[in-house]
Amino acid sequence: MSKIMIELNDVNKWYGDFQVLKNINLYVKEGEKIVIAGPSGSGKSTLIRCINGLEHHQSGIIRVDNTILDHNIKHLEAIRKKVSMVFQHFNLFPHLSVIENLTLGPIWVLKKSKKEAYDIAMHYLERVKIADQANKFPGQLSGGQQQRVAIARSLSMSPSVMLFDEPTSALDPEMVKEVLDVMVELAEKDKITMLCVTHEMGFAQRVADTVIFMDQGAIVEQSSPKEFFHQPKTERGRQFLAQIL
Ligand SMILES: Nc1ncnc2c1ncn2[C@@H]1O[C@H](COP(=O)(O)OP(=O)(O)OP(=O)(O)O)[C@@H](O)[C@H]1O
Repeated sequence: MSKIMIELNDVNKWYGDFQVLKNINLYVKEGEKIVIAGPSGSGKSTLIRCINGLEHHQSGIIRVDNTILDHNIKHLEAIRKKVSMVFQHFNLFPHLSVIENLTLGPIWVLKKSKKEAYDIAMHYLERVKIADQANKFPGQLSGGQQQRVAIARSLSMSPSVMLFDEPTSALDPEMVKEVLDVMVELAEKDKITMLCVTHEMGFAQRVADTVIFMDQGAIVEQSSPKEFFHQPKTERGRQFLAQIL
């Protein structure tokens, strides 16, 4: 039986008086690929940002690979070593070259030598088919290329879990496919646990083991893609699909 990699028990979060996450219960198995869907403002980004401590939940328990995410900085560091995130707007360092963006984490966080970090970086740049751009700066690349660099940078940290926060939403339409192709390959070949917030329902249908549908801060459906896309259990799920498909 696969182990549970991420566990959320009765997680709640408020921004002032506004409750953004409501009694979230979620168990993610090692290697599971989850797509989180839902209307704008339903709390999808907040949910995944809570999993690596970028946002703080106020009640409930979050565990990643059995480490509790709490105020203990050692716990947070242990979780951050296992969980990497790909953002909508890439978040690359603009003043560093592509290769320097990738070697930074392995050198400073994983304590690799410069040579080891370089080899790791080139390996993942080759994997996302962008090794020929290693010495350029992010601003010299297209959005799709920058996002592939960001994915390679995440992979260079050898994560157990990858979180994707709308990785294609900031891209011009013709660049969406090149990033999705990399993500599909990752999802199909790697054992990494993946949680993706995305509006790309074709991606969800192709690679997700589980689709989570959020509405107004709550998980209202959790099903296989087949169930969710063909027989959504809730009226809100049906309305959402009618709007986007
Ligand atoms: N820092 C913040 N302070 C106050 N409210 C916030 C903050 N961040 C998000 N919110 C609110 O919380 C709600 C959920 O936001 P979140 O970004 O998690 O939703 P989402 O489902 O990812 O939306 P989208 O698909 O539009 O990105 C929204 O109503 C948003 O306005």
